[in-house]
Amino acid sequence: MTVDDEPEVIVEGDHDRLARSIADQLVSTLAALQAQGRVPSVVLTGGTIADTVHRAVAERADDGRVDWSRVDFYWGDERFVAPDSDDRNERQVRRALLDHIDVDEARVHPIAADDGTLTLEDATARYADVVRDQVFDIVMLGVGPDGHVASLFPGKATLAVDDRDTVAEPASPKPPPARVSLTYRALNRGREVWFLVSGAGKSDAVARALARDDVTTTPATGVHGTEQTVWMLDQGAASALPADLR
Ligand SMILES: O=C1O[C@H](COP(=O)(O)O)[C@@H](O)[C@H](O)[C@H]1O
Repeated sequence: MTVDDEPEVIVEGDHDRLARSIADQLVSTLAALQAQGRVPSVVLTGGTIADTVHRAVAERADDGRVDWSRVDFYWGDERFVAPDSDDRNERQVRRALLDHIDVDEARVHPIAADDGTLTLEDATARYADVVRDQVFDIVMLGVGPDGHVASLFPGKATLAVDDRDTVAEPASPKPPPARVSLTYRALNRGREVWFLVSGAGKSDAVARALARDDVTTTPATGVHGTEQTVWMLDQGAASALPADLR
C-alpha cells in the first residue's frame, strides 16, 4: 500500500447486517474471479464476526453463483490444539461453512493440529510449505481488542519475522497459548485484505490501526492488500473513528 492507497472503510448498522454484507461481498468477489476463469484463494479467520459471516455465506451457497469446489481455502492462523477441539479455527469454519458446501478437500488447506505426532514447530514448518509463494485473492482477518490479527500479538517477537511465511506463537496472551500464524510477509501477499470487526470493545483498536499506530502496539496496522484494504465494521467497531471515516 502506498501512502495514496488509503484503506476503505465500510460501516454497517450492527453485527448481523455486517455479516450479511461481508457474505454478499465474498460471494460476489468469488463469482467474479471464477467468471474470469480463475480458481480464487481465500484466507479464512477465526473469531466471532467471522463465524457469523461463515454462516451467512452457507445460507447463500445454494444460489449457484460460486463453484465451491473451485475455491482454495487457507487459514491466517490456528490454535495448536487437538484436532477435535472446539478451539480450532478449522473446526469452527467447517461447522459453519465448509460442511455445508461442496468443497474439494484437496483445495482445503488447514494448519496441522496437535495430534500427538507433531510439535508446534513442525506444524509451523509444514504450513510454510503449503503457502510458499502463494498469492491470496482475499485475506479475511478478525481483529482483537488488543489490535492483534491472525496470531500476531502486541509486543511479540513474531511481529518482526520477515524472512518466512509462518511463525510459531507458543505463549499467546489469549488462550489457547500455542498457535501457528501467517507472518506479515505472507498476509501481505493478499490482493484484497478485509478486516472484519464487530463491537464497541474493538473500537479503540480499529481507531489505532486506521491512525497507523505502530505494529508493536497495534499489529493490525501492518497488514494491507496489494490491491485493496477494506475495514468492514459495524457501528460499535467504528465508534471511536473520526467522523470523516465513519
Ligand atoms: O484468537 C483469535 O482471535 C481473533 C479475533 O477473534 P474474536 O473472537 O475477537 O473475533 C481471530 O481473528 C483469530 O483468527 C483467532 O485465532
